[in-house]
Amino acid sequence: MADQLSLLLDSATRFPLPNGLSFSYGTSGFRSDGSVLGSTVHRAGIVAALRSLKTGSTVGLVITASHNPVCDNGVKIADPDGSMMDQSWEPFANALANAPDPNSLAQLVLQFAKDEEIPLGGGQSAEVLLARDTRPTGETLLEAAKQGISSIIGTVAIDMGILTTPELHWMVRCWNNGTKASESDYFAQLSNSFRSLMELAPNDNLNLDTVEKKLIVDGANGVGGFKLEEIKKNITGLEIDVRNTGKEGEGLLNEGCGADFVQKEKFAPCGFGLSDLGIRCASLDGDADRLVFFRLIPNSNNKIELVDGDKILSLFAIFIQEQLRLLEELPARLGVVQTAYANGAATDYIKNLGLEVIFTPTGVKYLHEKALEYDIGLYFEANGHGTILFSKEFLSQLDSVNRELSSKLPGSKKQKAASRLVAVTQLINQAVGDALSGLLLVEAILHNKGWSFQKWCDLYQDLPSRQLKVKVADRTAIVTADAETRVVKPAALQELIDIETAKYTHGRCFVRPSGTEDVVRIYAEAATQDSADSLANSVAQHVNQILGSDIKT
Ligand SMILES: CC(=O)N[C@H]1[C@@H](OP(=O)(O)O)O[C@H](CO)[C@@H](O)[C@@H]1O
Ligand SMILES: [Mg+2]
Repeated sequence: MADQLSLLLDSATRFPLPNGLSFSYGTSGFRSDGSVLGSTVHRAGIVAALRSLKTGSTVGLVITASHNPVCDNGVKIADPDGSMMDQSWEPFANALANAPDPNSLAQLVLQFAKDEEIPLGGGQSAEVLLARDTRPTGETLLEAAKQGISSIIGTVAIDMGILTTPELHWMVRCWNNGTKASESDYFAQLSNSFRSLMELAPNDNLNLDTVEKKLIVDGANGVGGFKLEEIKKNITGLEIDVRNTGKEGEGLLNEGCGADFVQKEKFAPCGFGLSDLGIRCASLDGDADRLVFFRLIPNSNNKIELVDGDKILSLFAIFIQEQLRLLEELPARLGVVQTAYANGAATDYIKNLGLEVIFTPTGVKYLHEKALEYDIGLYFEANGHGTILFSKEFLSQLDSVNRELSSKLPGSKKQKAASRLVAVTQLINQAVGDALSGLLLVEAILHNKGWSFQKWCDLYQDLPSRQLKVKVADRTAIVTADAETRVVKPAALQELIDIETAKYTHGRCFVRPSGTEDVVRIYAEAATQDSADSLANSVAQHVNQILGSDIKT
């Protein structure tokens, strides 16, 4: 243990906590300006190493700040099944990230290892897969992570290179399942299952004019665009034009582009214009775990018609429900998980499909956890982050039903329905929301259904909504309940929100502290855009008055 202690002390001395800063494992890991994150990432490396020792499996660590500006960076840890690190470890991660000096850091580690019965000292080996996005601070931070990992005896760090966040999660999952886990395996799985699903389209769909073959994708000048360039080499039946790939001269990461910009501003990203009118477009975020679709509105100064995560979720739900209806021998409990940011019209639509809808706080770690409770759990945040999870039992039943139908009733409607479901389970990334796998699934489903983009848009009409953010002195002064739909502290704020909301038809409004930015977010929905804007503005004024701040959009 003495060696372990001196190794920790020595390593921690090289990554001192910056003066006056504190860090918190928020909605999606630690995030801050990339230049101050050395100690945090080093310590996240230690947490990952301990997590691997505790679980006896390989875990992941990815360095990214997703949709945030290029100067930001962040770090998050993936559990052995590829999902986000178990939330019960977040308090330890927070304590470690804020330990004031090497000595207290080492003591925290030793005490935690003792409490959690984690075998230190090298008797057991551990493994952490590492990846980063394209941010300039990524390389130095990756080195910090490696040093954190190697300060726990017996732990090996394996650098998987520049990857999308979902690729790393997928690799961790496959690595532990003993299945092929390289990037080329990931590409092959996506393109093979996409091909299978496209080939299962009813024959009369193959030449429909409504199935527009062209798709333009905004890569947010991040990692997703150039990965998609690779995948598209093995894809037929879809013509993909990737823009904002991050190549020299194409612009800055997430600046005026990317899924977050498109979803929140409802404008086309840079690099898109009049010549793209009428063409189906999609936008990824900087680390390619979010996906939205859109189409430019003629004569509107680059305004767009948006198809967000809610509508992607609806499309997936319809398709899965349709296949299951053909397969009465395959009963499945289907559940849909959303957050308060889901448009009210989307929730009504999904409930009208007869599906169970549950709400969780913001952050995929919460949605994912709930979705695991179903045979088939679909979850999406409105911003386009989500996936479909299939339980082990369902997957094995599907496999046997599919085998039986393939031998007894090949080519039948039932057999095709089972094969479509199998292809969906292979195409969707079951570790975490994945923009690239989601994009291909959307395209294959539209093709199977013979649906135009317009038909998809027309599933339901979104209620007008507005999001604002307000910078306050201390955003943690706001405490929420009921999946963040109500403020419990300061109590006066909720009363004011209720009074404002009651003034509008279909009014709905909530506020919550962001887990990734130092702001309070305001969401408002109402029957008209003017009402949604005015509701959001008046609530922002109240937040401003009660907590002291400036309104930002
Ligand atoms: C309104 C909104 O889009 N919030 C996003 C954003 O979290 P905040 O806690 O709202 O900052 O980033 C998270 C991580 O990407 C994502 O899970 C979440 O949905
Ligand atoms: Mg992201």
